[in-house]
Amino acid sequence: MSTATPTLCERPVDTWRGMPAAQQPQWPESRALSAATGDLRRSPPLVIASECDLLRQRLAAVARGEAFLLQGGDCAETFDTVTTATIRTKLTILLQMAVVLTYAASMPVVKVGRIAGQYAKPRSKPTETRSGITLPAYRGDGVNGLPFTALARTPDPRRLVRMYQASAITLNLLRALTTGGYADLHKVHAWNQDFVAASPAGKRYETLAGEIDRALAFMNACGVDPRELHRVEFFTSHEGLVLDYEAALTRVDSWTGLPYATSGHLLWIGERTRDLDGAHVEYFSRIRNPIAVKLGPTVTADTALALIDKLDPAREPGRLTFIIRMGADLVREKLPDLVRRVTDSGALITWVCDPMHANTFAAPSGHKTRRLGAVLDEVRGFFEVHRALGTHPGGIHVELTGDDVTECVGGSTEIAFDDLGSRYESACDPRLNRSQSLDLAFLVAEMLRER
Ligand SMILES: O=C[C@H](O)[C@H](O)COP(=O)(O)O
Ligand SMILES: C=C(OP(=O)(O)O)C(=O)O
Ligand SMILES: [Mn+2]
Repeated sequence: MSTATPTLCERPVDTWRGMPAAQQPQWPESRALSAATGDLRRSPPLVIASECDLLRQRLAAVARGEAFLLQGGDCAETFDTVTTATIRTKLTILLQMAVVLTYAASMPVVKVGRIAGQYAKPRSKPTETRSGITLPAYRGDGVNGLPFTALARTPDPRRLVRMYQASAITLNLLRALTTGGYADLHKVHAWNQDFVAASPAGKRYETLAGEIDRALAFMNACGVDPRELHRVEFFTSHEGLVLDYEAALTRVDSWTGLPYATSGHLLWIGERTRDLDGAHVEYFSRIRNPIAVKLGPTVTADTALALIDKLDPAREPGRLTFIIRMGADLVREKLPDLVRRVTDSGALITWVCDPMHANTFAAPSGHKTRRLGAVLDEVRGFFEVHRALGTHPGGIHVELTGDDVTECVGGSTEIAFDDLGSRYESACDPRLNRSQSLDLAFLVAEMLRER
């Protein structure tokens, strides 16, 4: 084996250009786009190939039924919230959920944030109208600004460079926290400190943390090295939506000669951009990262099989994840045929449930919201389908935050419609708050244990 240090050379993967690309920003005519992508092409990668390969191996274990995926974070990260407190709180809730799942199900949990790159949004309408004024829709801080002014809503390619910088800053802190001691399993109580008294979910977590303490003391007495639990593996992911950005950060790994998206470990294709003949599927077919595709209730098994042919022709476990977002009312009806046909084809896919995106509705106040009850019910339906077919319900993909926001209704702290206005902070979709996220983790843990 060569002892040379691997480097990531630059060589764009450009076959997608000229193909129909849905949901792309309408950049104003200027040289700003080529200046921004030029900057990005000259910039160091955010992640390297071997990390992506490791995540692919971890997802292969999920596909084989040996592990569970927890993927979560904001619907849309914002530049203003690249702060120590926000990043640490998002990591903390994911660590707490992972502990609940790992302990209750005795199964390794692969931890992936919707973080350090989740700055671009597909929208159902290209414009937004308020009081008779129509402006371009907000498409994420990587594209335009949230304030409802013509200036903010005009797409600005310089934001792509800020997106890279914000991702780098976030990733830097995540790497420090996950390897430097903050994520040490001996800190299970510390992660919960400011939370216990405030919520039933926090109290339930505290009881479990006590059990973990006793298990750790036992392991210590048996001579297990406590340093083994000092760091956690944590990966990043985002929707690979803006192809100018992703292409500019694509690098060829000099060890393997293969191209990798280096903006995050795992990228996914959204429900609105998974056209088989479209630019996104083409671009994703060329990169070597583990990738995912969102599948909503209109997908057919034929389309799913065609996506597998295009995106995972070698049928490599861990390469392709299907993130199912059918809705609580449709998952039991629509998912079985899909899983059956894919399984019969011989493909070993990682199946993940996104119980958020098909359960969104407008509250009487106009806020976009989701009922925790529907979220839990979709997850339950997802597990039921897999149990009936003998396949593995591989994971959950959730929009959440560690802050005590009021964006989704329900949960053990009972957020009602009237509460939504008090702390609605999402720039796009409603997220589960800390207590609702733990409620979900306890439910999933119970279902995993029942298997
Ligand atoms: O995750 C994001 C949303 O689901 C997507 O942007 C669509 O939202 P919209 O219907 O408000 O445009
Ligand atoms: C837009 C999203 O999801 P979907 O593509 O499933 O609608 C999202 O994950 O924020
Ligand atoms: Mn969303």
